[in-house]
Amino acid sequence: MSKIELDPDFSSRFDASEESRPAAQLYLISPPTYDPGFPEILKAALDAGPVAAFQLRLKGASDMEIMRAGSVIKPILAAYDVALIVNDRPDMAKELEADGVHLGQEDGDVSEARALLGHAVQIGITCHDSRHLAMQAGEQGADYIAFGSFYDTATKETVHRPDPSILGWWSTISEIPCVAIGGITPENAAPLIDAGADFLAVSGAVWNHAENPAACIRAFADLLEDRAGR
Ligand SMILES: Cc1ncc(COP(=O)(O)OP(=O)(O)O)c(N)n1
Ligand SMILES: Cc1ncsc1CCOP(=O)(O)O
Ligand SMILES: [Mg+2]
Repeated sequence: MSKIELDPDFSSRFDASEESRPAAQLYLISPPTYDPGFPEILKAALDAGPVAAFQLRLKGASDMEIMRAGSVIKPILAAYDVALIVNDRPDMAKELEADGVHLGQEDGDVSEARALLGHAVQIGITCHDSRHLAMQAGEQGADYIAFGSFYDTATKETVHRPDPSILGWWSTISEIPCVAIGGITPENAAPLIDAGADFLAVSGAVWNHAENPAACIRAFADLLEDRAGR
């Protein structure tokens, strides 16, 4: 099963002092609404470059719409070995047999989600700009933690604006992968990668791209390759 995790040997060979963390990867967030033409757009995007995970985030959609969208995109993601993460809803993650669920601070209890989903399913937690929330999420058993919003974004109203150094801090104290989110584009992502982000979570830059989503995925792929190993 696909997972949003650093490679399977990561924990055993991670040594913060040796700066041996694997290269950052792309974590795609869905467009805010689901269009019947989306599967073809998604395939073209996934053809353009590597994507580690895809989050189904359809705020305002009905449960049935989310379940239908999840059922359609699940086999596509599986064919590209991309993890399916469901936003907000552990129950739907279970129903869809997704690879993970993303929970915000108001989205319910991590231990309840873990009890429902078990340990094979990844649980990601929003930690905004807070070291305290990140440590708490780690103690609660999060599989990844997310910091943001690093930049202005039209996708979500945000109040927190972390400094990229929080990514480096987290990387030195924890083996749990960290995700950077919020207004990230191929043009502004380099400082986040260099600071220690394991994943870049991106929506608007890809789906609102002036040419096409695939071109933006390609631009991220080039950037991530360029920054790898620095
Ligand atoms: C990877 C990732 N990070 C943060 C969020 C935001 O989650 P949340 O704070 O619950 O806000 P909504 O996305 O539910 O509006 C996320 N979804 N994914
Ligand atoms: C869901 C979320 N949480 C913090 S910022 C954000 C929006 C991410 O989308 P974009 O890449 O378009 O800024
Ligand atoms: Mg949420």
